Amino acid sequence: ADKTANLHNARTKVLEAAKAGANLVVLPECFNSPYGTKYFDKYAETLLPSPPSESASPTFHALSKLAKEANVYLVGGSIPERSDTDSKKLYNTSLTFSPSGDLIATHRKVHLFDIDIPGKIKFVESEVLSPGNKITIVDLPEYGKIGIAICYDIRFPELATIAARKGAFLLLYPGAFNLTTGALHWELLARARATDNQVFVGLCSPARDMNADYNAWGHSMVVDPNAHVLQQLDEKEGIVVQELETGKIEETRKGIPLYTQRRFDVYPDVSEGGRFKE
Ligand SMILES: O=C(O)CCC(=O)C(=O)O
Repeated sequence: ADKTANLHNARTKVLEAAKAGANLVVLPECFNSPYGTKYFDKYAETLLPSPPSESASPTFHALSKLAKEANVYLVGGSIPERSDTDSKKLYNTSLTFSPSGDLIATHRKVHLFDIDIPGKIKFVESEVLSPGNKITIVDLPEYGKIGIAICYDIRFPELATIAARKGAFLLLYPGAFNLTTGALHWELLARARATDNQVFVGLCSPARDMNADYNAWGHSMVVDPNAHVLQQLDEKEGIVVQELETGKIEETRKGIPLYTQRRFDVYPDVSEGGRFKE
């Protein structure tokens, strides 16, 4: 619940990851605030105009400084964001910074987490959040393009497919599944999006805190283009450091050549036709 402590912890962990050789570091969904609709308004920060003032968004400044200090690309999980034009409007937003500390991408969660599984879990993000309306593909000049989306977004294969067809080699999802759907679908969805698109997939979750209102699944992981789970944490706090091997995508696509076998004469290519917003 302590934002300052969360930012401090993020700094310690990002520096640790960088020291272990990471060039791109990802934080979990809602890493600076408890995850729950009753918390978002209290923790929300205003990001525009960019850069925002230190008081409007301490998290923006902490992440920007940290990316520079660690000399990494930093996908800053996500944070509750307050609209600059309508203070009642909130988003679940991911900020990505370059190693020089510049903001290079913003993704507002496109698909809000509204589910009701009787006796298990009910969560209605749309009670307080508004959805984003674009797909986020970021070009990292030294490495290539990555797609960034947030948690529930992973259930919608179109988003992943569009990012992959537009050249992303890696799809990153800061996310916080729960003990019900985490056990059922977290790994399955990571491997499914990797299999569909023959790209790397990374999921980053908060660790599980059984004293919190929301118990996250944890199990951050990296999956390769052939859907092998390269590494997976358990539910406790930790860091995954994983090298993504150049050539793995081509090798996978050569073996199972979905790319040349698609039948756009039978069904449309979702990545074409100007039907999506980048
Ligand atoms: O899709 C799920 O089961 C969980 C999604 C979630 O926790 C989220 O979107 O924050």
